[in-house]
Amino acid sequence: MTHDSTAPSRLPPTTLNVDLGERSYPIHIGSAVMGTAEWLAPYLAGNQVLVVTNETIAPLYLERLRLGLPDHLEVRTLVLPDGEEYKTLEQVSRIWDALLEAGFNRRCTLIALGGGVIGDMVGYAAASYQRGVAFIQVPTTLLSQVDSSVGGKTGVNHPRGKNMIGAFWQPKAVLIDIDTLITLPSRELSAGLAEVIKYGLIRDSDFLGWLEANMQALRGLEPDALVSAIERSCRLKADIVAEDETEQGVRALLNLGHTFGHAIESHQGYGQWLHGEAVGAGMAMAAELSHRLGWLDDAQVARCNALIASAGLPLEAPQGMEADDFLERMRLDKKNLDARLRLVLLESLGKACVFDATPSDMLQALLEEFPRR
Ligand SMILES: NC(=O)c1ccc[n+]([C@@H]2O[C@H](COP(=O)([O-])OP(=O)(O)OC[C@H]3O[C@@H](n4cnc5c(N)ncnc54)[C@H](O)[C@@H]3O)[C@@H](O)[C@H]2O)c1
Ligand SMILES: O=C(O)C(=O)C[C@@H](O)[C@H](O)[C@H](O)COP(=O)(O)O
Ligand SMILES: [Zn+2]
Repeated sequence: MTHDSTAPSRLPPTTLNVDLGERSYPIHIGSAVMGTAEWLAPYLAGNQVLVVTNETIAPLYLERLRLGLPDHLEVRTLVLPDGEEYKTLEQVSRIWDALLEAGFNRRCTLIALGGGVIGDMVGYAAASYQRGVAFIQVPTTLLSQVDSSVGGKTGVNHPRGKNMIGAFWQPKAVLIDIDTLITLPSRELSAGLAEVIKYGLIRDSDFLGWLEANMQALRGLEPDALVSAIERSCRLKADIVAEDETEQGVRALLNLGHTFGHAIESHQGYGQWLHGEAVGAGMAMAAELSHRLGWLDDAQVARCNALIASAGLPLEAPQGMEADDFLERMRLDKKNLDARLRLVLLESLGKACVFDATPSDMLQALLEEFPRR
């Protein structure tokens, strides 16, 4: 990954690059970038554009986005219902329908305007429409700005498991406008902070220290803190994706907390626990298991938990979710090899590894004993 901006401030936007050979793409990060043509137009494949968003985001940002699309384009919009429970093939099918009704061809471009739910579905629709068309990510939640818009994991949920249907399909560009975070509910901001903390825990102990010092600034939406956290997160993710695009190795580390977290999300019913909340609790569970293995000491677990809690995230699993409920769902996790259950754990704060947790009395005990709320 290269960093091509020398600008110390938000203007002009900072640009990072995801280095993937001929599928490389830029991540533009800044303030007031959404409504200007220079940040969108270069990445359009042709004249046909479908903007997909949801009913919450449309009234807030659709018009602003359209200002960045030149007049000569044929622009259609599709507004989907809002919620994780709508991250389904049925909604992706509505995107395919809209493309076909408009008569769009292989040179069309899809624009995902929204959080990770919209981004994942639009990416999958783009991956599969006429065997693959261009798409651009315009993420509007912190979570989607630091994680889901980058790296090309696209797809939908299945009632039995998160993101079980999908494809790797990279966007042509990612356009991050931090101004959108002003309207984001604080619970959603906290959910995004879970993925930010994740990067520090898996790969960057300096960043962990920075997060401890700046958590209140981030929760207070201070622009400089936000830009720093988004840039650092995107840089860490872009490096990992460039190294291992399809998760044959190191990319699995981005799943810290997710084996537990995905189990919580699907068990509780999609949308009950936000993805970031489930990942927050899942990272606390991973830290506790790492402690039981003798890898983290008491002080390190306390530090990890304090950071998760300071972001406004839970440190407990859901009340009524039993060990067997976890195991039933964790057995379907995509990282597993044959019947072997693989978890991302922490060797230290800032260094993660993939651990073969089968068979494990220790895992069973953790799932039984971990606090519930
Ligand atoms: N593809 C990946 O690599 C990847 C990475 C992480 C998470 N994900 C997926 O992303 C999803 C979670 O994404 P999310 O946290 O962005 O949730 P989300 O897309 O559901 O958005 C959260 C809520 O915020 C609203 N919203 C979005 N932008 C807003 C704004 N600027 N102002 C006000 N409201 C706004 C949305 O309408 C929604 O109600 C999950 O499905 C998760 O599995 C994917
Ligand atoms: O990009 C990745 O790789 C990640 O694992 C990022 C995660 O934060 C994200 O939630 C992803 O969707 C999880 O992927 P999955 O393959 O475990 O479904
Ligand atoms: Zn995630």
